[in-house]
Amino acid sequence: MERNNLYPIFLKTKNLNVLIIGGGFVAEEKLTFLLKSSPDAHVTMVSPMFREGTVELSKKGCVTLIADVYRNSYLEGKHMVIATTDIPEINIQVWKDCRAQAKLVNVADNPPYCDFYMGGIVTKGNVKIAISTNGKSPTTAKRLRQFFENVIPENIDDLVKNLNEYRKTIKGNFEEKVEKLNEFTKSLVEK
Ligand SMILES: C[C@@]1(CC(=O)O)c2cc3[nH]c(cc4nc(cc5[nH]c(cc(n2)[C@H]1CCC(=O)O)[C@@](C)(CC(=O)O)[C@@H]5CCC(=O)O)C(CC(=O)O)=C4CCC(=O)O)c(CCC(=O)O)c3CC(=O)O
Ligand SMILES: NC(=O)C1=CN([C@@H]2O[C@H](COP(=O)(O)OP(=O)(O)OC[C@H]3O[C@@H](n4cnc5c(N)ncnc54)[C@H](O)[C@@H]3O)[C@@H](O)[C@H]2O)C=CC1
Repeated sequence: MERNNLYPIFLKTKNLNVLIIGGGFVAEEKLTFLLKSSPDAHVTMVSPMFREGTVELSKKGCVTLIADVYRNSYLEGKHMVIATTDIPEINIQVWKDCRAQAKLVNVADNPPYCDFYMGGIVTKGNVKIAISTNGKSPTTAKRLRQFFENVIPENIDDLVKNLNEYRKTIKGNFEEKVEKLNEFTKSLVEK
């Protein structure tokens, strides 16, 4: 069976500068899901044209819109770049420029030109689950996201908060703490 070897990490996008190149449908989709998961993300968008929905979204978040065509200089200070223009040559140029500067890049319409994929994301309070199909079926990632949004109870965050409080009260060395926390939560995974 094929296997997904991608390594998920949970980025503090508040501390990072994300650049989205393009202002069309795909740019808006990527921005929407980025802000849904990380409303405090720092985002810059560069495109000669932006959709109205993008302009509205940008007002709610920390999003700077620049009306211009892509130039290499816009990469300066950016940690992650998402290329979504409808001109394949521009997207490939962005990929090359990012590679040359060791920046993480995602060419949305072109999986081989992605260092990372955006995922389906479920957020319930402090709990977050990210889903990837290895780039094979974004629709499946979306459906799984919807499934988990429905089945994971809203009060999962209470469990996390209570355990965080309990964790602070446990005395003893590291091993003893781990044992107590494991004992306390055993019933969660027992059939
Ligand atoms: C590889 C990847 C790269 C990247 O973009 O990061 C990628 C690539 C492509 N997407 C395409 C199409 C669609 N994308 C969606 C939706 C989402 N796409 C997302 C991620 C990813 N999309 C990455 C892989 C993720 C993984 O590993 O599973 C999600 C999860 C996250 C997000 O966008 O933030 C978000 C759902 C969010 C949610 O709902 O929670 C839908 C569904 C819909 O809109 O209903 C469709 C239409 C139906 C279809 O085609 O499946 C096409 C074809 C373009 C064409 O045909 O022209 C390509 C290019 C290709 O595959 O070659
Ligand atoms: N990964 C994904 O989820 C999907 C990817 N795609 C692909 O993504 C690409 C873009 O699709 P759409 O957003 O629907 O196109 P679109 O036509 O709505 O948007 C393209 C945007 O790129 C901008 N642009 C053009 N030249 C530019 C330049 N030199 N510098 C900066 N911005 C520039 C345009 O002004 C426009 O805002 C297509 O190639 C499509 O095949 C399409 C659907 C899903």
